[in-house]
Amino acid sequence: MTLEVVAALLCDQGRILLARRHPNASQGGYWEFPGGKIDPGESPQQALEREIAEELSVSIQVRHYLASSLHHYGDKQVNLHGYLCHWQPQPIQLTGSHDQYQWLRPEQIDRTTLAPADLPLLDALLQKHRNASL
Ligand SMILES: Nc1nc2c([nH]c(=O)n2[C@H]2C[C@H](O)[C@@H](COP(=O)(O)OP(=O)(O)OP(=O)(O)O)O2)c(=O)[nH]1
Repeated sequence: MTLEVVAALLCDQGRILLARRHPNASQGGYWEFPGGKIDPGESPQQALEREIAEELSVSIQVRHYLASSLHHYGDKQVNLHGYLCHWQPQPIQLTGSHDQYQWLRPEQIDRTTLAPADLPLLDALLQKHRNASL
């Protein structure tokens, strides 16, 4: 089984939003770029706007595709698609999928507690930042 999943790399003043998956969820306890599964008939952008509204109670604008990552978790395979997103700062309210969130500069993100499927997305982001500062 392959799940098609979208993730938001939500940027605000050089920092990226990370959310920690609820302990009872699959991959519970890992930090991730929030998002979720694409429903039938949805575009990746629609799925991302819906998931972020459901999970964090905020509205975002999906900007650019960043990268994808295909990862095997044993019981399933996740095809994770990362998009750079913007927002107008709004209060975040976690609705149950996550138990914490934090804003970090990309180089501060702890690779050991990040969901393994997200590592290629983090690397693409770090590469983009390095190129931008050349
Ligand atoms: N939303 C999101 N999910 C991720 C990321 N990295 C990663 O491995 N995943 C995995 C966790 C889940 O197995 C799946 C996304 O499903 P979901 O967020 O809708 O969560 P879920 O609990 O309903 O998923 P599941 O138990 O049915 O697999 O992708 C990420 O950065 N964002």
